Amino acid sequence: MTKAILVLNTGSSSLKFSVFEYDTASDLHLIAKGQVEGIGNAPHFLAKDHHGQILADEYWQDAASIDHAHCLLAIANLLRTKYLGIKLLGVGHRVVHGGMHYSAPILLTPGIINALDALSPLAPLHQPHNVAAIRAVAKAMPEMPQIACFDTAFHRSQSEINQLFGLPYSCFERGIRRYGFHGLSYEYVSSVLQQQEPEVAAGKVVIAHLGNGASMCAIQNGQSVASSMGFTALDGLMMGTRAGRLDAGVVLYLQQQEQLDVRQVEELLYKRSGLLGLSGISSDMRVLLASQEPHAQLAIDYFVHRISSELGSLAASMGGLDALVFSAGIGENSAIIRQKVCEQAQWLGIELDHQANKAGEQCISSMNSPTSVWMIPSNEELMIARHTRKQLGL
Ligand SMILES: Nc1ncnc2c1ncn2[C@@H]1O[C@H](COP(=O)(O)OP(=O)(O)O)[C@@H](O)[C@H]1O
Ligand SMILES: CC(=O)OP(=O)(O)O
Ligand SMILES: [Mg+2]
Repeated sequence: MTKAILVLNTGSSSLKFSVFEYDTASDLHLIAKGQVEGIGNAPHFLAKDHHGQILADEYWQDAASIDHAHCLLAIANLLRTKYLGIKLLGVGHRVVHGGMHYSAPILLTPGIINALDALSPLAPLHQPHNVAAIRAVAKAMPEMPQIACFDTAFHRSQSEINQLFGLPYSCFERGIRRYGFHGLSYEYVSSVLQQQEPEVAAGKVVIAHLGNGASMCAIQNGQSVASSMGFTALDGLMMGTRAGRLDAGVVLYLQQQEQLDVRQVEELLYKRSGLLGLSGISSDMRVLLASQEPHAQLAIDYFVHRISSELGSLAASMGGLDALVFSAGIGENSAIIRQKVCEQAQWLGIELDHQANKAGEQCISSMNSPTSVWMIPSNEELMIARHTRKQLGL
């Protein structure tokens, strides 16, 4: 009987899953993966096996009645019917916020699940869905071990200086500090670099995780030094619908002068800003790149501008830069965004190999570039599966 680990990565509007075969002799093998995208809007369930063969491809009507629990059920049914001979050993979850107390993958108990739920205000787009998926699995399979893997954990190596805000120190003690996110992605990309380019991995590296959520991380010797994201996943780069770095005075002004209530401000900052808010067109970088509208161009230019300034800041946090790595949806797929970022980073010793960049090769800097540039696809799910296997003692 095939033994497997199920990985769930629950986002605000998507639920991604992967099934990895476990066998004692080797690394984990992906046997199926898929996702429901557009939850709450236009849900689309797509799943494939490891040969790329389609297992499910359905557009669901009645979007309003389709929540994350419904999607989990559909995934469970698919696995039950297509993979009769599978024995699940455990379920690994991406949990976006671990707060002050959870800085490593952990076997979930009802008490820990409640503690993670209490962190929901710190990641309102993600944490409630992460916890809902954990509870749904616990209800359906009460005996199944579940492991939480945190986006914040990788950054706990940062110095106190890099986790501070200039607020009264008692705020820091209460947990109001910079946590950083996308840690599972950074950990995975670092592991690839370590394996394939150990000399680069030993240096001063910035990884740019440019997806719908986007952040950057300074990594030295494989350890997180500083991150563009802070207390919540709102800080740093501008994102699909999130504002990124913002003068806190703007929030006060919106509340005091424009009479927005807290919910309206939250909605504005998380869901109506970013590429979507600035362009007035879309949160999807592909749509903006294809558009002739001046505000689409403005949104792209500001996106690139924010990456450039965070790059300078992160390089400063390490006292230099040896390598820049692009990853996630935009970083992996958009040669033009990589090019624009590299053009603005010439002062950091970056010289792009345009041919290699267009071809999407792994090394995309020229032979003579003092600072090397890379494109490394992320794989948060594999990282979660590896942690889960370890936590299960396998
Ligand atoms: N070929 C492409 N060119 C530009 N952007 C792309 C391309 N393919 C995907 N993207 C962008 O990647 C983003 C989604 O990235 P992804 O890492 O999948 O996000 P998340 O996991 O946070 O939902 C979207 O903004 C999408 O437009
Ligand atoms: C933390 C975060 O922003 O995650 P995502 O990119 O999945 O939205
Ligand atoms: Mg993501």
